[in-house]
Amino acid sequence: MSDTVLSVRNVETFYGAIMALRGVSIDVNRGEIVTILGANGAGKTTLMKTICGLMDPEKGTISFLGKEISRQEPDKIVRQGISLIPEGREVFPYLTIEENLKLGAYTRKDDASDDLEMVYSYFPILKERRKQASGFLSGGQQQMLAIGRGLMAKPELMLLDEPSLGLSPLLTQEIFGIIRRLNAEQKVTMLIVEQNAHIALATAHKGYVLEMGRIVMAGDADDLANSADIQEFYLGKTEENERGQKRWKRRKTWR
Ligand SMILES: Nc1ncnc2c1ncn2[C@@H]1O[C@H](COP(=O)(O)OP(=O)(O)OP(=O)(O)O)[C@@H](O)[C@H]1O
Repeated sequence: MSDTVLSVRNVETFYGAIMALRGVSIDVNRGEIVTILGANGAGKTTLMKTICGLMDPEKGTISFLGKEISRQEPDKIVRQGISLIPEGREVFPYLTIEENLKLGAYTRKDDASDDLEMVYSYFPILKERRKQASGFLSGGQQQMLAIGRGLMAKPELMLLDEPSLGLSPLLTQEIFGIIRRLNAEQKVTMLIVEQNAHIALATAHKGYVLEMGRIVMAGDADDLANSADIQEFYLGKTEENERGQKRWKRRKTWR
């Protein structure tokens, strides 16, 4: 089987007349964590929605495990092994934690009870509170539940939309630590869109930078983290001239 799990080629997606994705191409290989960095409005969520069929691309192709999936219905795409952890988590607040987790396995015909225990081993707090309504969980715990629910589908690829959104730095570290372990131990391939470039590049193997609907940079996460543009525009580091003054107006070298 090919090592390429997801291949997005020259995808264009519109909201009416607004072109949100302008010829985006990315690849995700088996076992990788790939991150998409980008500011507000860059098109990150649109890319996630286009991959999992919530929006149809106007142009371009999306292949998953070697098969074309663009313009298929979202439930068909989920059944083939893509699991989206949406921005804002979207857990069912009136259902218990365990009910939410079991719902994650609805596409499976096999017994998911081993996976329930696997999820609980990564998130013991969810096991402790499994009979409680999910609406009472904190933001960080809801993120854990959303990831746990995604894992219950036993996906070939997990899409995570801004897992750090609204979380404290400490919780963000904790969640990304678990993401790293899930990738290393459970071999889950992941595509993560993030505004927090620090944590995303420290976690991912490979990254892309999306700006105004275009990929403007791509490379190994370490190389991106060391690039002057990324350091200045995404990691908040500024260069100083010989008089110690910060250079705020350096032009980006991409585009
Ligand atoms: N429902 C919509 N109708 C019209 N335009 C939209 C809609 N949703 C997003 N857009 C526009 O599409 C572009 C990409 O938005 P998108 O939400 O994908 O960005 P993002 O990188 O995910 O940003 P954020 O970090 O704020 O979620 C933006 O210019 C945005 O204004």
